[in-house]
Amino acid sequence: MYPEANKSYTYEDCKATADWLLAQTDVRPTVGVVCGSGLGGLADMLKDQVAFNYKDIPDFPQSTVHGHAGRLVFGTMKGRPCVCMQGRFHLYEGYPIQKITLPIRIFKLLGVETVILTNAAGGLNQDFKVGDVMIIKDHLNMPGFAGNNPLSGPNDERFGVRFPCMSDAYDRELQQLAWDVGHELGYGEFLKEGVYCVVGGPSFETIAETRMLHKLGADAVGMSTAHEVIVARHCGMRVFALSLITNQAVMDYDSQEKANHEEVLETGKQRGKQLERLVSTMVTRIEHNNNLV
Ligand SMILES: O=P(O)(O)O[C@@H]1C[C@H](O)[C@@H](CO)O1
Ligand SMILES: Nc1nc2[nH]cnc2c(=O)[nH]1
Repeated sequence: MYPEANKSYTYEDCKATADWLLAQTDVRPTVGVVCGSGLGGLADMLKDQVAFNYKDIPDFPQSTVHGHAGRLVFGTMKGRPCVCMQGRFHLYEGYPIQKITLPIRIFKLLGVETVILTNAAGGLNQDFKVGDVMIIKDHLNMPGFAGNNPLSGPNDERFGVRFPCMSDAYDRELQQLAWDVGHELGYGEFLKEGVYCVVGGPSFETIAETRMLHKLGADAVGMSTAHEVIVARHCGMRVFALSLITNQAVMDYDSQEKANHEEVLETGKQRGKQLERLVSTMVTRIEHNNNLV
């Protein structure tokens, strides 16, 4: 199916990589951030950076997608110790699902308590506009329905239980914090909430597919995030995620619109600074042990 499809990444493998990283930086991150397509500017906000190219980190996958720089950056965001993935991995890159989510387990072993994920997504909700920021309240995991779940295979109880609950995957307090911070910053007009649907990609959706996903209850569609969320929740980290609506998913046979990655990156450029402010302000309100200030 996929290259290395049968390779599992054990607790010991993850620990070896985490220990390798910890030996090279004094930063002890409690917040981990994953930057979506074209949204890597968040990592550049970190002060006193110690950065690693993915190719230099033992066992780490490599970024292959334009808009994903491929660097793991440690540093502080307004005084809070953080680690930031400047570039994530996707199923369509050919990696097994356990490998694309490996960095999340490494986050856990680095001491991360809260994970913040961003992504670029196509809007399905007809009230959404390009440039809206959707606070994710839930997800539909299409590859999961087909049996491609990152927790498939032997379960290691040191990470978490065999059958983790997902009805509380997206932390409600953090969602409220995003609303509060967003309104304080004057972002109320483009702040939305909704359900994110992950598909395998890399082809964008047909019109029949976008219509189906919308009917199923999805507000936005993308190619990432849900797998990372499942792994983060399995090992007990708190999760907040948001989608930047970079394009309107085409739902009408008369439409001349065509989804494309350039538009995705361009919308990221336009909204990037505001997104960085939203996330960095949220980070300043997250205390050690997951308490909110
Ligand atoms: O990493 P994310 O989910 O932000 O990337 C989205 C999905 C595809 O990788 C790409 C399509 O333009 O953007
Ligand atoms: N699947 C999918 N992923 C996206 N990422 C950004 N836009 C889109 C989209 O329209 N569909």
